[in-house]
Amino acid sequence: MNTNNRLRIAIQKSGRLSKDCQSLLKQLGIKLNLREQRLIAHSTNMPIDVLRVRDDDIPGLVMDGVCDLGIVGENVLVETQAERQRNQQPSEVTKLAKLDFGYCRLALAWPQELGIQDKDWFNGKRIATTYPEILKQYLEKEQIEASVVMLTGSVEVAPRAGLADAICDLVSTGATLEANGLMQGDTILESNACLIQNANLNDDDKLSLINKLMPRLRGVKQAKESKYIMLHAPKARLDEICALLPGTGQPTLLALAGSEDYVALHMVSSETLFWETMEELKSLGANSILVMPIEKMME
Ligand SMILES: Nc1ncnc2c1ncn2[C@@H]1O[C@H](COP(=O)(O)OP(=O)(O)OP(=O)(O)O)[C@@H](O)[C@H]1O
Ligand SMILES: O=P(O)(O)OC[C@H]1O[C@H](OP(=O)(O)OP(=O)(O)O)[C@H](O)[C@@H]1O
Ligand SMILES: [Mg+2]
Repeated sequence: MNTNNRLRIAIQKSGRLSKDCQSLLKQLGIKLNLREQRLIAHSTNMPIDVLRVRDDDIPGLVMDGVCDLGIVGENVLVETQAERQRNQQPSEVTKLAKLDFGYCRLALAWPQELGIQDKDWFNGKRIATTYPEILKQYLEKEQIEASVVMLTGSVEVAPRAGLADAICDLVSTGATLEANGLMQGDTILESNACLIQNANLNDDDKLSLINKLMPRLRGVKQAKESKYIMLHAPKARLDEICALLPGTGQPTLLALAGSEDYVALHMVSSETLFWETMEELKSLGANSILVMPIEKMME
């Protein structure tokens, strides 16, 4: 258990999730002095320490209570949970939030020259993966008898190197599969980065700090999805203009200096304004249409 009285958060040191994790912590108002080589970064404005480690170690650190919180891909979380359950080690965590980065999917793939294949083709084949537990569960569910070859990296080259007939690996844009002449098959798991908490955390100070950070996290997410819209609208067509604006909130109307016929309209929208809608607004007589990002929100 982390008996230290500072909240300890584990994030990936360097890789696909590290930049997004660092900017999320910054958006939550946590000031950090991140020096490249340091394993631990101490926050200068909150009782928080950030541990920077390999992503594979994050679920275990949180499950064992070495860290109170962690940010990790669901793929690594599910794999670690399955492995720990098999070894009868603690595997429980509380999932606090699904985050809007690190999206990827765990999918099957095989050499393109073999063409489209159905599930039966995998019987008797060797499949290379970094996620043996998730793959084995899938094979069992689908009643496929294939052998699993564990590789910690460069999984995509396994078929060409003669190590396996197919692979089960992470895909995002599909560029890596294409570059290696592989064809994508079934998706086994869809994954995003997520925020996890030690399931037995009972330190009141830490829990109240987490309760302070969670509304901020929701505010960051909401702000990212929202836009501040400003435009000048002819009074005579206000109803038609409001009907085109996305979101359910009521707009603010302000008098425009020197104009009897126009008002300034401001609103927070839960979505962006598409070019097509802006063109329709313009055709209704609106002008000076501005769509602006929102940095923070609290309702
Ligand atoms: N192409 C991708 N696009 C978006 N997210 C991805 C992509 N590939 C992986 N991820 C997510 O980011 C996580 C970290 O990926 P990365 O490739 O940096 O891991 P790694 O090489 O295992 O790093 P480490 O050195 O920390 O073990 C993955 O577990 C997954 O959740
Ligand atoms: O579908 P794509 O957009 O091509 O992304 C998929 C690739 O991204 C990840 O690797 P990464 O590039 O992070 O490097 P790594 O394998 O060295 O971790 C993943 O392991 C795939 O290889
Ligand atoms: Mg890793």
